[in-house]
Amino acid sequence: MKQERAVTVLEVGGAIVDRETVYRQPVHIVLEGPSIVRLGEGAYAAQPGEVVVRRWRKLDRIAIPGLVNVHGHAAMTLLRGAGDDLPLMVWLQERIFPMEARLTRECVYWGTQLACWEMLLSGTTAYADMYMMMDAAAEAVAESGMRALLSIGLAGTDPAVQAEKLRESRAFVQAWHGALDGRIQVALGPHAPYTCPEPFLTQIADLAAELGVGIQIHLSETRGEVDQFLAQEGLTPIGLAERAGLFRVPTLAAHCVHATQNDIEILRAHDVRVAHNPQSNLKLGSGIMPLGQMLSRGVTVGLGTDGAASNNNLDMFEELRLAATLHKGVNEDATAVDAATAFALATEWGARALFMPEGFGTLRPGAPCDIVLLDAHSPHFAPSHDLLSDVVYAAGADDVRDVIVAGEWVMQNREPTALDTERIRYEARRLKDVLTGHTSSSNVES
Ligand SMILES: N[C@@H](CCSC[C@H]1O[C@@H](n2cnc3c(=O)[nH]cnc32)[C@H](O)[C@@H]1O)C(=O)O
Ligand SMILES: [Zn+2]
Repeated sequence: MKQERAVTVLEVGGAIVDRETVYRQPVHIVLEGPSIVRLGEGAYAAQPGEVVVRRWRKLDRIAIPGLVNVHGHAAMTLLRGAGDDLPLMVWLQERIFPMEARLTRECVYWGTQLACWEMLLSGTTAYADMYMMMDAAAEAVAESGMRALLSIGLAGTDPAVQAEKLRESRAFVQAWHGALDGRIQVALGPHAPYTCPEPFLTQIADLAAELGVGIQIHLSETRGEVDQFLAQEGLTPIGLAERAGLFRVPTLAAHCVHATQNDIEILRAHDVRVAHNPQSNLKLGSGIMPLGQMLSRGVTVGLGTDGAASNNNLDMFEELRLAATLHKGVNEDATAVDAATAFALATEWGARALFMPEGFGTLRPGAPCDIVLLDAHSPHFAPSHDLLSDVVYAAGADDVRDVIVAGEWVMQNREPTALDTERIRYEARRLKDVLTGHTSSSNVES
């Protein structure tokens, strides 16, 4: 007897498959296990050998691929608003690091769950995270149902500290890399060249090569950082990372705001992926990354929010729209970063930046079933001349209704299915006192 294949059918009122393929009329998406096997116009018609075991009829929804946030520090949600209106180095050294010194495992767990809740509400299905006590972060994201690329942030000048961090990173890779059917990936996370001396960077690259994992790092975020390395080493931070051998392994470099022409060539030659974080770069006064030059030279770029303490939210719709408009303004060119490019940055190219296989970040056959459903009855889609334009230039997180990851509903009607949101809110308020070092009897919150 011929083997029958159990499939799930999702019918929606419209869909954006990728930056080139858009349906403004009802489509059916056929899922088998965690993946999309087929997508087509109109209602589903039975195929030989297929047995429909579940049918989700959602004609009041528009399907888009889940958004991919390629750079951040999830648990920094607990530090949101704790140090605004300061440049990067003052912000980090005088405000953030002292509070992070009081961080506990509990802070990372609940801060990460808070981040997951916020990211689901704004249609994100996968994100990158570099932080501390990452086993707690991994447990938190595992429960949420989302995908993540996780790294222990590595910094330090003392060789004993460095050795301990490498040992921890090795154990973290062994425990979590590829866990939960690949939902959790691990990379090594040297924080930046200004916190990791060059020999440490080389050791990190050696370990990543040995373990077969990638690297994420902050590079050339501010002009001051670049000037410091040029003065001390005669090289830019990107040039130094290359000399340290970092780019022998797949690398995701955050910011690259002050990348030179030669730096862009280095990034391209080693297929270094770049995380563009326009809102964080604006808020910290770091500058504006040369996105047009990166893309025209063929560098893979994705979009990120960075941590909630320098953004101050994790809304990828804001980042998407900012990427689409900012570069038009600074270049006085309305054709810069068109809607399709911005959409790819937030989806397909972001997935590539996170080292995911081809097809991730789209709704094409073979892609994982990571789908965000938007409210088709939102004013942003009435009328609709161009659905891709509506999503990039008009829609927002408020239009997000449901989120599916690997074929599982992780948010339904704006309620995460696996997160206890009331508890998250309670713990976040409680843990603020741990981080600030105060006990706040007078802190009235409701
Ligand atoms: N500081 C840690 C390791 C780094 S975890 C990642 C770090 O990146 C910090 N961070 C957040 N946003 C940025 C940014 O925009 N640039 C540089 N560092 C950042 C964040 O506060 C956190 O300390 C240690 O002592 O081992
Ligand atoms: Zn960062």
